[in-house]
Amino acid sequence: MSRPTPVWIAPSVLAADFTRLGEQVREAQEGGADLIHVDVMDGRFVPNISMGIVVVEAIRRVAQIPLDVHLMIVEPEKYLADFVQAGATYLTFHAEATPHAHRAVQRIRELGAKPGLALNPATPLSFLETLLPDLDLALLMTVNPGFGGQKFIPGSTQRLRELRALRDRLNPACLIEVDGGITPQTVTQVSGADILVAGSSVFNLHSSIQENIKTLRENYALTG
Ligand SMILES: O=C(CO)[C@@H](O)[C@H](O)COP(=O)(O)O
Repeated sequence: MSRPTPVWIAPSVLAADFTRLGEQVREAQEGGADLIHVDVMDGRFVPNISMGIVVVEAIRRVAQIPLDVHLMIVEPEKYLADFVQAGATYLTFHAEATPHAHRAVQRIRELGAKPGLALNPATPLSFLETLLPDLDLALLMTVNPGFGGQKFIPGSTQRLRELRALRDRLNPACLIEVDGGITPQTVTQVSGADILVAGSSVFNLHSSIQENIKTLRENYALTG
């Protein structure tokens, strides 16, 4: 697998207008999105409840681009088959959410999806080390998970640098995704990420979704 050039943009529908979800997904897709990012929250792993399997299924019906499903739930292993069946292309769970991360990664692959592992801002990168060779995606949280519209944590830039070095050594094909507080301003601080997840800065600004995606891409390109 080759890494995306230019960077992939994954609009997070958590910030979309839910009364027009289908339209907003189509608009993101036509506006240049590469993936649709879907945040699943259970009110236990994170202090918020968002959407689940039926919403992923509904998005799948309108999206022609891959779905990037981010599980922020405890015991993710219980629901892997449901989310793959609902249409997840990339299926990512949190390292902090299960003692059986290796088994869950294997299971996602057996089910025919691409496994991703996410790390909270306080979790050492070494958690990823043993599993990196088996992953398609490593998700570095750049805010504490649970809510859209938070501020980018500045220490994330150094963590990203270290994660890149680890990825280059252990599995150069694994994509690195950054998620949380990614705006036209902070995007300059995540140089080297392969996928940018952005909610508020794609769906909530005054300009169109297409213009917002374009601005993120252009500003990211300035990072070299
Ligand atoms: O996983 C999460 C939050 O837990 C993110 O995907 C947010 O949805 C990103 O939103 P913004 O910070 O871009 O508004």
